[in-house]
Amino acid sequence: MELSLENVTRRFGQKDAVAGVSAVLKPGVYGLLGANGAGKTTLMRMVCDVLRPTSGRIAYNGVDVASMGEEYRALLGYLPQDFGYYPDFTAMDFMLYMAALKGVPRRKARSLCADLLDEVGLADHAKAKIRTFSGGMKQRLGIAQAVLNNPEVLVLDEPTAGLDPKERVRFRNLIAGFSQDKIVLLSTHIVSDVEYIADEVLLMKSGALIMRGAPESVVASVAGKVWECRASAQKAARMAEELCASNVHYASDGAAVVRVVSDEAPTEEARSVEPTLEDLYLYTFKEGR
Ligand SMILES: Nc1ncnc2c1ncn2[C@@H]1O[C@H](COP(=O)(O)OP(=O)(O)OP(=O)(O)O)[C@@H](O)[C@H]1O
Repeated sequence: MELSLENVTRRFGQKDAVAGVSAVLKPGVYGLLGANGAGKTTLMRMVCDVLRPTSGRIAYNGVDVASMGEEYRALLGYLPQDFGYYPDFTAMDFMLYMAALKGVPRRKARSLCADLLDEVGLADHAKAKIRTFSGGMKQRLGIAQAVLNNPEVLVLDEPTAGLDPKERVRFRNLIAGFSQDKIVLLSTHIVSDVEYIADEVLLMKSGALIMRGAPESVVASVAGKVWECRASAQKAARMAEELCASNVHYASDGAAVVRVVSDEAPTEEARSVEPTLEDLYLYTFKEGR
């Protein structure tokens, strides 16, 4: 099972939203991380064959997905960013409707939908209208519909947007459970989501894939560049303005402790600390700040 992105480019007007992205994805969870407008949604729409590349191609097991049609859709699960939920449908009606669209045989559909609603923790809400659901419940329903056809490729565009921390954890566990032997590509702005569930991070900037690797190995690229130093409140505010500061907190004695990502030590007393994915993210996107 292999999805290969071969020099994939998508141009809108004069601008390349996605510019020459190449990557081979095997089963695993891939976290696509990037700032607003980096091209994540455009790339995912091409992976799902709802948008065609201007040049380059996306191939599944060596075959261009654009030529696979229904065959590709049958092995694909997609949760788009702006998923329409039909507020007056109940969760079960919605699942049955999606099952029909995906060609699940009627005799199997009801029990399959009930099982999936149970797996995403919505069994007790199967008969409730979607308009009564919280954001997290809708996202769980979105996952349930995306895995109806037991897809080999599962694409989730910002699945954790708008979720509270508890729902986010629940959602992460759900993805981990569904990701066995699947290629899962999910995009997010939330660095910690990727850190917890992704086997690999794909970092996207201005349409290009600029870094790829296991969270710990991409984080290692800023090793020796993350510092903590104590400063007065006034100096801390200045450092936060002028430097790439990833955090400021106040110690019990009232002094500020500033966390800075920089090639050089920001002060003589600064001590080098263990980097995190958030430090790497801030360092990578610092010009845009
Ligand atoms: N249909 C379109 N027509 C014109 N420009 C588009 C279209 N879709 C996307 N773009 C542009 O392409 C660039 C990348 O957009 P995209 O939505 O892929 O980024 P993103 O990383 O998903 O951002 P976000 O996190 O905000 O969703 C943006 O500059 C966007 O304005």
